[in-house]
Amino acid sequence: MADVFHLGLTKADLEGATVAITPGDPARVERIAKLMDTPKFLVSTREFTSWLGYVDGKPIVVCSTGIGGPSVSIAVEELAQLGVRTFLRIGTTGAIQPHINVGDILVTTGAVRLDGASQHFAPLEYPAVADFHCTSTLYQVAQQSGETTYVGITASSDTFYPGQERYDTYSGHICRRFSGSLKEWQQLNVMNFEMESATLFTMCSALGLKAGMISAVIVNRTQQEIPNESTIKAAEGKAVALVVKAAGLLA
Ligand SMILES: O=P(O)(O)O[C@H]1O[C@H](CO)[C@@H](O)[C@H]1O
Ligand SMILES: O=c1cc[nH]c(=O)[nH]1
Repeated sequence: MADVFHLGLTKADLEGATVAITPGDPARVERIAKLMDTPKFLVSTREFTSWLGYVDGKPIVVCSTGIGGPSVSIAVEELAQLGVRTFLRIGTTGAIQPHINVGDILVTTGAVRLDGASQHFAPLEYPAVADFHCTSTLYQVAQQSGETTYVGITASSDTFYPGQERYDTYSGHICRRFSGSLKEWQQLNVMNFEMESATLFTMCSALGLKAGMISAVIVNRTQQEIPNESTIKAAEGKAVALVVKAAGLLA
């Protein structure tokens, strides 16, 4: 019987892992785990797919969070109940600065809280910041890999379409709150959009847990809206390899 409500995991399944790699996409979990030693499938339920692997003899759990803050908050809470203290998110992302290219790597230091779930952990005045040690480790492995890497702020939105000011939609309508927001984030030196870091960082800081995020740029919003499959796979592959290295160093 599982020890937690949603993930279908027991404490024993984690074999003492204190570090988790948390991609959004369940399909990314096996790809990550297979870069580690003795990868083992644990369980798949709803958006949460979990595998366990070892790096330098240290257990690392890989668990997908699904899309958005609410499901991240469930995954983090339940993994923490099972003994995890450090969370490394590896995501795909849309760059909004013209100089950031598809295939580049981003390490996020802090998130603009365009989500709702983070407010269930701390008021809006509270910053959504990554853990310094996680961030510096992610940056170090990215730098050493030779990949073009940027470090900075991410806008983290509950919605993929209006919250990221996309007009290629069914209605083409954006409410006033988000109309012009992409340009404003650009001017404020925000690097990119994604959908989980605001909840992840706020909740982890508030609960005394550690979190970091690395992402792979799959689209540049100043140039295009729809990425192609091979671009996604290639960009994702780079970030996946980097997060496994960082997890090994942090475990
Ligand atoms: O690739 P993942 O980790 O899912 O991350 C990004 O991709 C999803 C949207 O397509 C959102 O979850 C966003 O944060
Ligand atoms: O533009 C993008 C690409 C991936 N994920 C997002 O949330 N936004």
